[in-house]
Amino acid sequence: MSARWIDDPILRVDHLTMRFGGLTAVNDVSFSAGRGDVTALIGPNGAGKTTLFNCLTGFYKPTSGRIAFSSGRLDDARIEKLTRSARKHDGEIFLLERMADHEIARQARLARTFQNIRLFPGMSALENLMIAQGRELSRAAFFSIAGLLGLPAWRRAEQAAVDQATAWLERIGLRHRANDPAGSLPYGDQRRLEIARAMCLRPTLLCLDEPAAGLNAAESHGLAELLRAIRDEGETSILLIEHDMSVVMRISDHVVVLDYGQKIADGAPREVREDPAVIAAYLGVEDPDEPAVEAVLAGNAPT
Ligand SMILES: Nc1ncnc2c1ncn2[C@@H]1O[C@H](COP(=O)(O)OP(=O)(O)OP(=O)(O)O)[C@@H](O)[C@H]1O
Repeated sequence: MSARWIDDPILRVDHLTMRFGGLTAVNDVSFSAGRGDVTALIGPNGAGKTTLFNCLTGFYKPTSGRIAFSSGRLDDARIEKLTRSARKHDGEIFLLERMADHEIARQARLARTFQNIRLFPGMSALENLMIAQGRELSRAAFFSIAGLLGLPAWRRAEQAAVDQATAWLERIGLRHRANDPAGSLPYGDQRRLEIARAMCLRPTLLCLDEPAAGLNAAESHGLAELLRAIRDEGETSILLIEHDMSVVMRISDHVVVLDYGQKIADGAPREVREDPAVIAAYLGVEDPDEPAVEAVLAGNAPT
């Protein structure tokens, strides 16, 4: 069967290991994420998902292993050549384990959200989306004399940033709350605003750490629709950590399962959810025929 994560990966993780003292949080994990796919990283609490995310996005420097990323083609020969050099990228292929978080965000164009909401609560919803675009604005002299003088290049950049922010607010149903402090919005709205903020960076890969955490069933459904629409537009691939199987099974093209820091399964959602090792390890039960377990992995469990 042809799969994009094999034929056309945007991300290739090879033998990634992350140790904290004597604890191996991620143990020799390899997988690929397909260009244009939604790839879900699942596993029980403490499996190493967030640690792996933190390695991808430059918050941790992995103990060993390689993370190759490209908005173009991930060509094996070029990856090897880059690996032998001391460089971080060749202009198109990036070795993320060699890069700092800000370089990964700006040059490779990976954007991420966190398990805990990290908006600026006192700033308005619109301002939160404008801040995300600060680099584009500063490039157009936001902080320089040209910005103070309101020169045309800056005015155009500012208008483009406002337009993009407004379009995202509209899309997530928050245009009418544009001027309200982000911290005053209901929890589910804040989660969507965080995704909009990440999308204002126009990422090639959007990395979401438990975007459905704390959402009710209707909000989870809305979130899944939003992510599917982002994926279908074809500009942004998505990698998400998620415990809510209804979201995972509804939108994922590819599921990678970790347990105790190791990869235990990797494939299409249907294959993975029927894998006895996943049923046993992910849910901490021995009996793969347990109907409640099957319902949870199928995303049908009552919440
Ligand atoms: N900074 C750190 N220092 C020491 N140990 C850590 C650190 N970060 C994570 N760990 C440990 O690494 C292991 C994996 O944790 P991690 O948060 O990556 O798991 P997870 O799969 O994301 O879990 P959850 O689903 O609960 O968020 C855990 O045993 C955790 O205690």
